[in-house]
Amino acid sequence: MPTLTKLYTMQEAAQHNTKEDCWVVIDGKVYDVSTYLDEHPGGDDVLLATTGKDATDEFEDAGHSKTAKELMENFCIGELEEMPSPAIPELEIVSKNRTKDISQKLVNLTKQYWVVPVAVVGMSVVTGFLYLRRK
Ligand code: HEM
Repeated sequence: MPTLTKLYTMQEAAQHNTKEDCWVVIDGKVYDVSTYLDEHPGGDDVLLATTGKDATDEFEDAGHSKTAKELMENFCIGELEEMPSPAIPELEIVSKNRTKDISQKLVNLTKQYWVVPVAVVGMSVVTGFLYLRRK
């Protein structure tokens, strides 16, 4: 039978940051450790210090035993909700910059090669002048 997993945002989990009401997020799962704070061998302060952020690294760094990992399942209340990827806004910024780059390059080229159109116009004027004089 499928089980329903409750989803929480990090913002929601971060609000539970007191000794009476403490949630920690480890490896995408949300744990309510309020009743375990006083019993935690690592102390309650370390747990309270990790509220509002992903505590996976801190949990792994402490080198928890298999028993600790089994015990933590008792406190699991749900999972962390995936946030939408920021990839699309980033792409927009890149494309805007690219358009800017191209127009800037055109301006630079025009500045660099202004002699070419001036020479063409000059030669046309001289040719026209000579042509008219021959008539
Ligand atoms: C539901 C979450 C957690 C449970 C059930 C839990 C449980 C335990 C247990 C049973 C121990 C004793 C050693 C062992 O068996 O590995 C322990 C030690 C420890 N824990 Fe946790 N822990 C949790 C989360 C955390 C987090 C998030 C941190 C770090 C921010 C942390 C830091 C520590 C430290 C530093 C020790 C070592 C204490 C010592 O050896 O002096 N724990 N924990």
